[in-house]
Amino acid sequence: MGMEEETLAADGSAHYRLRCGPEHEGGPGVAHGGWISGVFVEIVGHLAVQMEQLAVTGALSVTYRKPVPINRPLTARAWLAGKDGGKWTVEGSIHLASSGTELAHATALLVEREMSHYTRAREWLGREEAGSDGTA
Ligand SMILES: CCCCC/C=C\C/C=C\C/C=C\C/C=C\CCCC(=O)SCCNC(=O)CCNC(=O)[C@H](O)C(C)(C)COP(=O)(O)OP(=O)(O)OC[C@H]1O[C@@H](n2cnc3c(N)ncnc32)[C@H](O)[C@@H]1OP(=O)(O)O
Repeated sequence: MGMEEETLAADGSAHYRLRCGPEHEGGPGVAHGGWISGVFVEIVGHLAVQMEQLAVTGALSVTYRKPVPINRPLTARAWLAGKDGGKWTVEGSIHLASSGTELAHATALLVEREMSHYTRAREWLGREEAGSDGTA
């Protein structure tokens, strides 16, 4: 996803240096929105891993404030905004490194899981495909 450096701050927030390469260009000179969303999924999910908790993204809301330029130094951060049992609200932002201006912001709902999440996902897929008549 173009991450170049990650640092953890004393307050638990994660800080990144990154850059969007030309392979993720979505318009002349600017990033595809899917790359921006992908960066957010990565950094909010990684925050949970850093806190030694496996969690998956249940919902993600992205506000695209300004076009994100390709081939420019960017910064990003992710931080825990709230916790309600096994549900975490994690926020993230992406900034132009040169000015610090926020280009995009995200709010994510992470749901705590055990590793059995992936076993159950495979079992669910097996049932789903066994029950399919191939017309869907
Ligand atoms: C030491 C541990 C770490 C181990 C790490 C191991 C390997 C990791 C390796 C590398 C990782 C590296 C970096 C990580 C960086 C990025 C990771 C990317 C992660 C992803 O790329 S992730 C992919 C996209 N993601 C999905 O693939 C999820 C698909 N989806 C589901 O799997 C289910 O949909 C699920 C589980 C989300 C919910 O399933 P569910 O509903 O059955 O769960 P459950 O009942 O437990 O819900 C509990 C409470 O959350 C509420 N709730 C749930 N979803 C909600 C929603 N959308 N909105 C509002 N509330 C919601 C319920 O209402 C309930 O609320 P309440 O408790 O109040 O009733």
